[in-house]
Amino acid sequence: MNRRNRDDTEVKIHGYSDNLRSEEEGNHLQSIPNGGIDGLDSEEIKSRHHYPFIRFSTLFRGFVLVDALVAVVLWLTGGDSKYFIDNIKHFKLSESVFDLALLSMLKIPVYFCMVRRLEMTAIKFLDVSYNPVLRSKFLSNIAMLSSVSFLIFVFVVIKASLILEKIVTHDQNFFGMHPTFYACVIWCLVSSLLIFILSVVSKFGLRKLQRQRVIKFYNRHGKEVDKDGKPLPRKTNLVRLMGLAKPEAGLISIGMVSLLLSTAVQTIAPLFFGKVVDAALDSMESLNRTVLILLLIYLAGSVFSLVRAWIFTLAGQRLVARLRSQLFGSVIVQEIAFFDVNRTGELCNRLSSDTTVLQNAVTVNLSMLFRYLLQIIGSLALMFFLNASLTGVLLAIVPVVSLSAMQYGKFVRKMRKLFQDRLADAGTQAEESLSSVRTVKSFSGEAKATTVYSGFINESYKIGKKLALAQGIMDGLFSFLAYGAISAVLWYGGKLVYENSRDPTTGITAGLLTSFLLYTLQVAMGFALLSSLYGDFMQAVGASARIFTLLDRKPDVFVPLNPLVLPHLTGEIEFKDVKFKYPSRPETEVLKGVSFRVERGQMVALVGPSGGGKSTIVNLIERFYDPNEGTIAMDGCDLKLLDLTWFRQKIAMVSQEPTLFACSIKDNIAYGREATDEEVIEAAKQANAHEFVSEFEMGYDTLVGERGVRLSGGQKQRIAIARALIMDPTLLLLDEATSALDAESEHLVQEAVDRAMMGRTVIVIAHRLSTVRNADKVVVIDKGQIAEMGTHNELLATHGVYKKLVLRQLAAGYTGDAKDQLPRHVKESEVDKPRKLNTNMNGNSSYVNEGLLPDEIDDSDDSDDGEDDNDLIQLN
Ligand SMILES: Nc1ncnc2c1ncn2[C@@H]1O[C@H](COP(=O)(O)OP(=O)(O)OP(=O)(O)O)[C@@H](O)[C@H]1O
Repeated sequence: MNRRNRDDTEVKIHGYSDNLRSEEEGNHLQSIPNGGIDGLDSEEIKSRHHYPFIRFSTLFRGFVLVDALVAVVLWLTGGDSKYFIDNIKHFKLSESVFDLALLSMLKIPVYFCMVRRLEMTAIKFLDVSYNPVLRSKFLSNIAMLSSVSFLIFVFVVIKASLILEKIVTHDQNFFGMHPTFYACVIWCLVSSLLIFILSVVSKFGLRKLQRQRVIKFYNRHGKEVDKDGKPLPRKTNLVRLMGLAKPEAGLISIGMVSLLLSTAVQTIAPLFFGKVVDAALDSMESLNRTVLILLLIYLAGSVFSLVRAWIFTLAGQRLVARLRSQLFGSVIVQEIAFFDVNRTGELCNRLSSDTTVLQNAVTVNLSMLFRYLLQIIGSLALMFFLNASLTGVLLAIVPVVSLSAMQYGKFVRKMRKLFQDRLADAGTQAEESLSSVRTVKSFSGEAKATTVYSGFINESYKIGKKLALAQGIMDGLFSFLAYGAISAVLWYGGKLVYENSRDPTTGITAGLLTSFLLYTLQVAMGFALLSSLYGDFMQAVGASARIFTLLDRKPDVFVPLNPLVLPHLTGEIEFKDVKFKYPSRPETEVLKGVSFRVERGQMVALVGPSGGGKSTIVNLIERFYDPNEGTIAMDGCDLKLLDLTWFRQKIAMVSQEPTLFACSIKDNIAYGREATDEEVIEAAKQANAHEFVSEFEMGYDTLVGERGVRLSGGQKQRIAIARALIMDPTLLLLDEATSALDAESEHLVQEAVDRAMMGRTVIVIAHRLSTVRNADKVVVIDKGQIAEMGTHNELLATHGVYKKLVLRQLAAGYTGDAKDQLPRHVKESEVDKPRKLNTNMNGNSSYVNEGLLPDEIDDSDDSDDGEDDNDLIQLN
C-alpha cells in the first residue's frame, strides 16, 4: 500500500458503528449505493477520510527519526573506526555513548509502532460519542507510550549524572570523552525529555485530527468524485493551461526558433557596443567596420523578431478561436437545469473576456517568458565572461528583486481574480438590461439599470485602484533597484577603468564597461518584465479555472448505452406516477404522482390554475428534465432509453411567446432541419404566414430582428407554427398564447393551429374554451396533481374545478358565441354577467387589476364551494 493510503482511514458516511471494526479488518473502503436511475446507472461511491501529512503523529515520528539521526551522527563523528570498536567492545556506561546511539535507533521501530497504534485507536474514537472499551484502550496506549518515554528519559538522566559526577570529582580513571560525545549526551537528554512530553500530551495532539481530517469520495473506478458521485472539477495550474496550446505546437516551435535567434542577437549586440567604443578610441576605419557589423546583426535580429511576434500572435488568435468554439459547444449541450442556475450574461462573459485573457497567456506571454529568461541567462553568462567580480556586484540585488516580484505576483493574482469576477458581474448585469431593454424603458428603469451597472463597475474600479497603486510601487521599486544596480556597477566599473588607465594589465577598458552596463540594463529589464509576466500568468490561471470548469462539465443527462430509435413512432404518451422537483428548487415537489395517457392521434388539453405544473409536464415530455420518480413512456418505451436527438426531431413545440432568432424568416422556419424554399413556403402557407411574408419587401429574406422584435405577436406565432410544421412532428406540444391578439390575427393563428393539429398527437396547454371543447381528453392539473380528467362534457357534469374554470371563462367573455358553447345541462343562470376583463381557461385573469373579486361569480350550483373557491382565488 502506498504512503498516501497508509495515512488514509476509511469511514462509513452514515453512522459510525463500522468505525469500530478491528484494525485487522484493514482499510476496506465503505460502499454507498448511489441511487442510480431506475437501476440503469447504479453507481457505488466509497468514502475515505484523509488526514494531513503534517499532523501530531507524523511530527512525533519525525522527531524520533531526527533524534536517532543526530545521536548516531554525533557518536560517529566522535573518532576513527578503531575507536568505535573499542567503544563497543570495552563499553563503559560513563565513558561511551554507543548505548545512546543504539537506543535512539531502537526507538524508531518502537515509537513508530506505538504511535501508529495510538493514532488508529484515536481515529476510531473520533466518531464515537462514548465507548468505554475504546476509551480504556486509548488511555492505556497513552500510558504505555508515556511509561516507555519516561524509562528512556530516566536512563539518559542516570547516564548523564554518572558522567557529570566523573567530571566534577576529577576521577583519575576518567580520561574524558570526545566533544561530540558530550554533545550526544546533552542532545539525548533534551530529546528524551521532549519525547516524554510529547507522549504525555498525545491525547490533546490526536484530538486535533477531528478538525484536520477531510472526507473524500471515490467511484468504483477509484476516481475521486463529489459526495453525489459526480466527477470533481479537474485542478487548474500552469501546466494544464499550457496544454491548451498543444494543437499550436507546430507554430509555436517555429516561433521558438525565431525567438532563440532574435534573443541570441539581442544578447550579443552589447558586446559590439563595447567594441564600437574601443574602436572609436582606435581608428576611424575600425569604427566604420564595427558599426557596420553591429547594423547587420541588428537587421538579422529584427527579421527574427518579426517572425517571432507574428507567429506567436497568430498562435494566440488560433487558440482563442478554437477555445471559444469549444467552450460554447460545451455550454450549449448542458442540461436545462444548468441554465436555471447559471446566468446567460455570466456565461457570455466567460466566452468573451476570460478567453481573451487566455489568448496571450499561453502564446505571446509564453514566448516573452522564454525570451526574458534567455536574455537574463545569456547576459549574465557573458557578463561573467567579461568580468566576474563586476557581475557579483550586480547579482547581489537579484534576491531582493526576485522576492519582491514574487510577493507582487501573489498580490496581483488575487486582485486580478477579484477584478475579473466583478467585471463579470457587471457584464451579466449589462447583458440582462440590454437584452430586456423594452422592459427597462417601459418602467423608466434606465437610471436604475445604470446605477446597478455602475455599482458593479465601481467595485471593479476599487480593486483597479489597489492594482494601480501596487503597479506604481512595484515600478518605483524596480526602477530604484535597477538604477541602484547600474550606479553600483558604474562605480565599481569606473574604479576598474581607472585602474586600467594606470596599469593596462589590471582593470577593464571603457568599451568593456559600456558593454557591461548594457548587459546590466538588459538583465534589469528582463527581471522587471518577468515580474509583470508573472502577474499576467496568474490572471490567466484564474480565468482558466473558470473556463476549465465549464469545459470539464459533463451534462447531467441520462444517456443509455444503446439509445433506441423506434421505427414507427405513433406518438402515444403515458405518464406513470411521475414525481418531479426542479433541480434548482429541490425542496418543492412540483409534480406529485401524475398519471395519464395520450392515445395516438388524440388531442389532450392540459388546464388548471397557474403554477399547477402544466408547463412542467411539457418540459418533461421534451426531456428538458427527467422525472425523479415514475416513468414517461412514448409508444411504450421509457423516454430515457430513446435517442434524444432523434426523439426531439419527432416532437415540436409552439410556445406562448415564441422566440425567433435574429436571422431571416426563411432561416427561422427552417431552423429545425435543412429545407428547400418550396418546403419553407408550404409550411408558411399551412401556418397562415405566407400572405404577410410575401407582402414584405424582402419576402422570406426579411430579417426579424433580435428575438423577432420586428414582427407582430401574431406574425411571430405563425412563423413559430411554420417552424414546427416543417419538422412534420409526430407529437405536437402547444402552449396557447394568453396574450390577446386582435380578432383577425387571433383567427389566423387559431386556423393555423387547428391545421397543425390535424393528424397528429397533440398535447396543448389550453387557455381557450374552444380548444378544450374540441379536446379528446381534458386533464385538469392542480397543485402538481391531476384534479380531474375526462371530456369537456364529462367534466362539466362533475361540478368540480373544471366547471368553475369554464364558468369563469364564460363569465369573462359572455357573448353570444360563448353562450352557444354552453352544453345544454349548464343553465344560463349559472353564467355570470358579462365582464370586461379577459379571463382565460387557466384563471389567468386580471381580477386584482380590475378590482373584481372571484366570489362575484355566480357559482350557486356548486355544492363543494369552500375549498375550491379558495383555489380559484389563488389562481392569480
Ligand atoms: N425552472 C424552474 N425552476 C424552479 N421552479 C420552477 C421552474 N419552472 C417552474 N417552476 C415552478 O414549478 C411550479 C409549476 O410551474 P409550471 O410552469 O409548470 O406551472 P403552469 O401550470 O404551467 O403555470 P402557468 O399556467 O402560469 O404557466 C411553479 O411553482 C413554478 O414556480
